[in-house]
Amino acid sequence: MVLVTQVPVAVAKAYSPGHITGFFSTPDPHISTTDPKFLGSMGAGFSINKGITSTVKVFSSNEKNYEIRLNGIPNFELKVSNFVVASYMQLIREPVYLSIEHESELPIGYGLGSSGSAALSLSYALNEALKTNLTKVQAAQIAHNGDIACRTGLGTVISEFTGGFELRLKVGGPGIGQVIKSELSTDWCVIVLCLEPIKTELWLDKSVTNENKHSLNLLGRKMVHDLYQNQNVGSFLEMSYQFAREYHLDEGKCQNPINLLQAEGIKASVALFGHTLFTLTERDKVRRIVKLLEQFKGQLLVCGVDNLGARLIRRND
Ligand SMILES: Nc1ncnc2c1ncn2[C@@H]1O[C@H](COP(=O)(O)OP(=O)(O)O)[C@@H](O)[C@H]1O
Ligand SMILES: CC(C)(COP(=O)(O)O)[C@@H](O)C(=O)O
Repeated sequence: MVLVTQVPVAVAKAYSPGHITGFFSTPDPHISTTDPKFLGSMGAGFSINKGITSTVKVFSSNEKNYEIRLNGIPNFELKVSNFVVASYMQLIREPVYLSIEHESELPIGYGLGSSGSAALSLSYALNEALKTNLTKVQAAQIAHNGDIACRTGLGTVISEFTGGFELRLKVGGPGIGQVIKSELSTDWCVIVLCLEPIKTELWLDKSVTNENKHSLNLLGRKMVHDLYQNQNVGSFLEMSYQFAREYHLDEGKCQNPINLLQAEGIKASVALFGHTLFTLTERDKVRRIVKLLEQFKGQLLVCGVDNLGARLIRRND
């Protein structure tokens, strides 16, 4: 039997933005390693100001145990969160019962980085609530390791850790990967139309042949190089669309809405990995774009760019 006190001995809360990848590349590592800190992807994308808030309540208990709810509902398949909790349980000696709540503004599986966002916000909140005293980078590395181990993301955690419009120049998790961050002004708005989810895990492993993987990696790497020379949102959107076409994501559910926007001179692409259209646009064009997209069945999100990256929002007091 688990004995748990009624009043939490500690509470902490953290937030991580969601994230959209426009293109990426997974070149073979220079050294052969299985250490997830050195694995990940190069690429480009941006963090959005919709994300996941994780709250951790710690109770005294006679054994180590936990429960996780997602938007109030228990028993979701939350493997990345389980990985993060297991990592912290190994770091502490005393038995505790953890009550964990993820509040998600992100639909799951649509290429908005929900897995990374859950892992990162949870890792920050656990580090604070359990007083494990890891640095921000170390806590973010645990989240990155979880995303890599579960095959739910590669470069998502380091991007959400950094925030802004990011160019990932060198593969690796937080503290290892090299990222150039540009802050975008609040005049930039993000419009997202979520049409159908894609399991990142399946697409990373099975959607492309080895030969295709090689050419996608070359293309992704070339795009990183080209965007580095000419860092602007328009080029990013164009490259992202070209990249999505290589995955044939332009032919699925996103085909009609993208064609419609392009016919109106509006650049748009597909968020990796989801049947999810996205665009970045100046504020004065938002109403027009929303009007055009409203006719399609799906979840329409209008938000901004998060320039701050993941953060603790309630200290352990
Ligand atoms: N809020 C969440 N809390 C815990 N785990 C989550 C959460 N959101 C997603 N996950 C995990 O990540 C998986 C989806 O990841 P993925 O296919 O990469 O989608 P996304 O593109 O939204 O990141 C889910 O099956 C689940 O295991
Ligand atoms: C594209 C992806 C491999 C997955 O992203 P998501 O489905 O949003 O978790 C990302 O982690 C990246 O490396 O850029």
